Amino acid sequence: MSYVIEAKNINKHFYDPVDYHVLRDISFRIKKGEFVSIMGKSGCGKSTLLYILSTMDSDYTGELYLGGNLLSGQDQKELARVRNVHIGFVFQFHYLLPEFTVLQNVMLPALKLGRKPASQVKEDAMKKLELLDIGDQAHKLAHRISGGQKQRVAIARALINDPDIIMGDEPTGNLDSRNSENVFNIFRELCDKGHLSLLVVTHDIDFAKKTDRILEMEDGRIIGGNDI
Ligand SMILES: Nc1ncnc2c1ncn2[C@@H]1O[C@H](COP(=O)(O)OP(=O)(O)OP(=O)(O)O)[C@@H](O)[C@H]1O
Repeated sequence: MSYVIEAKNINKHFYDPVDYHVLRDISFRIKKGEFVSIMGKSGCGKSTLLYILSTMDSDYTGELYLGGNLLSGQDQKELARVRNVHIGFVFQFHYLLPEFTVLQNVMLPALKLGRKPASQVKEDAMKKLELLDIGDQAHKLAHRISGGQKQRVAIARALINDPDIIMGDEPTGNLDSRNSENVFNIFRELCDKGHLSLLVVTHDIDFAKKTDRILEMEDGRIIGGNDI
């Protein structure tokens, strides 16, 4: 069985101002093509875990594998490379650059990676926008489109480097129920079509119930939905 993510005994402390053991022996795996949500009360450690899984925080103990490769202990340069090549991000707030066009926003992570010429990146970005049904918005400035469209652009941007997994922190937190369902359907389709995996932190139970599995967290531990 190939796993996109494998976490083994992840522990994390904050020392601010006293020792706070925020993540406690977190172990779980995510299969290729799986769509997993993480739920739990505010403050239980979901975002802290997502920061670690997304390689943005390397200050923890335990082992983290992405596609079978051990990430724990790697230097920041290698972690940045892994992040750019293998992981796409979608947040509650889309963080699009408002004075750039939709197309330019989607192109940016690929231009930053520098693997393809700009003309190829432009073509790829257009394809992602069309996949998300917003090709007709490509040349608009990012601040001139609706909230639901912005989130689709953010998803197109997350897909531009063809990642193995998309990680979302409340990706539908700012959307109404119709747009939220749209985003769910897009994620579902991406998982079903292309071996992409999804890991989404959400407070939206209706959204989570439709994912393949809910990892339930409480006080820094996984208390439900684990398959190990
Ligand atoms: N930099 C930090 N220093 C000290 N404590 C922190 C820090 N960041 C988070 N915490 C604490 O760690 C705990 C977990 O925070 P985290 O943001 O991971 O929770 P969460 O489950 O994502 O919450 P929410 O659903 O409200 O976003 C909280 O008690 C928080 O106050």
